Amino acid sequence: MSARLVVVEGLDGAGKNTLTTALVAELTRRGHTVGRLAFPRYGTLHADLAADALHGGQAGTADSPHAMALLFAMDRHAALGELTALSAANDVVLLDRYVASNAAYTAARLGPERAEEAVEWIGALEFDRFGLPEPDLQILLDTPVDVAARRAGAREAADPGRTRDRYERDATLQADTGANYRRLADSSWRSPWTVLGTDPDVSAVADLVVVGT
Ligand SMILES: Nc1ncnc2c1ncn2[C@@H]1O[C@H](COP(=O)(O)OP(=O)(O)OP(=O)(O)O)[C@@H](O)[C@H]1O
Ligand SMILES: Cc1cn([C@H]2C[C@H](O)[C@@H](COP(=O)(O)O)O2)c(=O)[nH]c1=O
Repeated sequence: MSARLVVVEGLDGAGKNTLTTALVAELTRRGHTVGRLAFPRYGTLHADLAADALHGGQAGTADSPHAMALLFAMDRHAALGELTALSAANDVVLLDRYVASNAAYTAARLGPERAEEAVEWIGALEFDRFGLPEPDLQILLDTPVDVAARRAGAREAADPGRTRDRYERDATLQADTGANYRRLADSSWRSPWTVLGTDPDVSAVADLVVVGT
């Protein structure tokens, strides 16, 4: 039997990693087995190429929204085996970012006139062509841009090795990405969505995650 596939989405610094960690603890405490994966999978080929580009490497790559989107998509394509194994071994698989990240950020980079085209392209490529599994639930952590930026800034101050990348430093991109995420949620893109505020109640979110398990 395959696990319930639940995705946590949101802006840079929104609190996805923090929420995912808390959910793993809460679900484990309740007796569920939980697999966890974060995209990009830093330390692997395509994710590290994407990170390098966002930090100024590979002249020109980060200037192309499509090239960046392909690197992130290739990272997920290469993770298919890992995802399948996690799904077979657990009740729940929690993903910190997934295909909707690519849809929301690429749409923001291409601008409002091409946003719909971007979302359709990413969905067709990753779900329909690459065969990535569609989520059972996507959670949008809808932390306001200024709060997320403050959190990312504080994190950078505490850990100077974790410098903010090109996307994180771009307040307009973050605001446009937030609007795209809300549109994805409103249209139930590829799954049901739930939209959470800045500081969600972990127990209530865990209830949503395990519905039907
Ligand atoms: N509810 C919260 N209240 C206060 N601070 C928080 C909260 N959630 C997260 N933080 C802090 O904000 C910073 C960013 O959080 P986190 O790393 O979870 O975000 P993220 O969405 O995973 O970020 P990114 O996508 O940029 O990796 C961290 O320093 C974290 O401790
Ligand atoms: C998975 C994924 C990520 N992005 C963007 C979002 C972030 O700004 C960066 C790096 O991600 P991190 O969570 O801050 O480490 O990449 C994207 O555009 N498309 C994706 O699929």
